[in-house]
Amino acid sequence: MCVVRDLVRTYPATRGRRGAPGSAEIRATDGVSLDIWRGEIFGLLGPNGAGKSTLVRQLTGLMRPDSGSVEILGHDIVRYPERASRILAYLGQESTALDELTVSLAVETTARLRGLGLRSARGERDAVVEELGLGAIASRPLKKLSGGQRRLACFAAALAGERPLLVLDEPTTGMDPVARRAVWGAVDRRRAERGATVVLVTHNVIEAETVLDRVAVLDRGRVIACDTPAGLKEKVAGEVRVELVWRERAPVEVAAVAALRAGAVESGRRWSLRLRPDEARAAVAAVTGGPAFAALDDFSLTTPSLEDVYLALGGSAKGLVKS
Ligand SMILES: Nc1ncnc2c1ncn2[C@@H]1O[C@H](COP(=O)(O)OP(=O)(O)OP(=O)(O)O)[C@@H](O)[C@H]1O
Repeated sequence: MCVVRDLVRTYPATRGRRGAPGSAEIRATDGVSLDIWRGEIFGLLGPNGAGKSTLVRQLTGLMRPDSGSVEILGHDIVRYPERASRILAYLGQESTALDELTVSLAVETTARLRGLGLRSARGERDAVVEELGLGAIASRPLKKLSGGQRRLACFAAALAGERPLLVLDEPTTGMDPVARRAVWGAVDRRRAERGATVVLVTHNVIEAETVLDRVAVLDRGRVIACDTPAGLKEKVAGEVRVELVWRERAPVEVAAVAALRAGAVESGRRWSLRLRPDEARAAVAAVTGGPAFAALDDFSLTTPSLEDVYLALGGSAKGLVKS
């Protein structure tokens, strides 16, 4: 469906003005190669700044790579970027183009722009509004909706006029659980009933694990792994994740706690550790049995997630969101 080879895109350095510091050049995609298969839900997972949006903008013909190739359904998208809009629907992170329109009109207009006649566009509009539960807000302009409602309306517009490839950049940002379920239900139906292929950008590991068929893990512009979520988790199958939450501060004067600190990823009062099962048992015994216990607010032991895979691959995991 989509063949990507050696994509490189560097944002140039900027010179500082009036005493403000300039910025160094950034290689946002650094030799990315991927094969996305027809009918799969393929994810791009990585923390903020990993290069996910830059990559999808090159896939969708909106940004020209410095070098490398993108072929979608046999079309050379680097050479003929205008062909992308006939093959794929893209939901970017920021979409303000439809802001002045009502939800209904946004969906109908998108369907018309994608070549549907008036009658089919209206049929499609009604079906998508119903499918996503947007009936109650269908006649309101997008700019007057809440962030989550607006996002769902933009997603509805992306579905209009059926494209074989859907490229969705963080589609569920700001949505409540009901809206999220509506999105994943709709994505799944497009795939199951119409054989659509979906490329999904996310930094939410739970969503990634439940929705994706395969996932490419990005870090600093490079693909550091690409497999099914289960296949990736095999890499850390022998490990357990231990989360410790301290009441105020970690009692590092306790030797057992000081020893754990070396392997912990700290985030405020929360420590996160990846340990072998026997080490995890010893760690829990040490913090619940001795003088450290009074300082402990909460702890948990869980099986590894994609976040652990990301860490094990050498990623800097702080940007991966868990829920
Ligand atoms: N227009 C731009 N000019 C200069 N640098 C940019 C530009 N857009 C992005 N970058 C830089 O390129 C890198 C990749 O950014 P990108 O937006 O592709 O990451 P991302 O993985 O989509 O992040 P997020 O999860 O925050 O959306 C970052 O270091 C970012 O600061």
